[in-house]
Amino acid sequence: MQTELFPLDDTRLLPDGAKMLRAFGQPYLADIKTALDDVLVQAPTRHMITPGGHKMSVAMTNCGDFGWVSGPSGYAYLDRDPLTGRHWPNMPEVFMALALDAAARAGYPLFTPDACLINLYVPGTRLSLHQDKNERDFDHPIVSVSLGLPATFEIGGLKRSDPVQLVPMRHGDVLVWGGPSRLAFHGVRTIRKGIHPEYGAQRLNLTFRRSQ
Ligand SMILES: O=C(O)CCC(=O)C(=O)O
Ligand SMILES: [Fe+2]
Repeated sequence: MQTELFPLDDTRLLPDGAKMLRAFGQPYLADIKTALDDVLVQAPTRHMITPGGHKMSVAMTNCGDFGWVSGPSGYAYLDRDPLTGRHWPNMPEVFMALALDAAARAGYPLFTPDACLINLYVPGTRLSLHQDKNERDFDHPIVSVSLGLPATFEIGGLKRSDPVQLVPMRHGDVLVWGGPSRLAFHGVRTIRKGIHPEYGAQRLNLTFRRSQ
């Protein structure tokens, strides 16, 4: 028998303001896949360059009014895709519906996202510990939807050196962090090999943000 071993799966221990909504995305998943395929044709994922000059192992793109980008001169939210010169693809209705539904369930009924960052992970890739702090108004939470291969998400405190909690994230899970946890350091541990029935050897993550 194969078991997935996660050191900590008690999401009641998440920091104040953070909430795990297990399988909350389930009713939306079929429509999300269709809409996501279309977004990825219009704005393909790409490996952005960090301000330090390194190529990120996670491939990224965006949809919505604004998109998060990283380059040699820093991080920014832009209303156009630098790769194509066109506006980012519209945020699909089903994306918005899930984001609003999840935010409300987690206690953030006023959330109005204007950006959705799409991260593509293949086995062997990870996202190191960071804060999401390029947004203007930290009163809005981050709503994060996991698709495809499972991952171990790590979330700590407001200091990089604070201890982290390991949170398994599976296809359809939604994690929301806001309020006192809005600037918590977080990251994604190295994705393990596997094949997901719908997404193959990939994990996709959608983070909904209010950027402006
Ligand atoms: O992939 C994830 O679960 C988190 C993504 C994330 O933290 C980010 O893109 O800023
Ligand atoms: Fe993040």
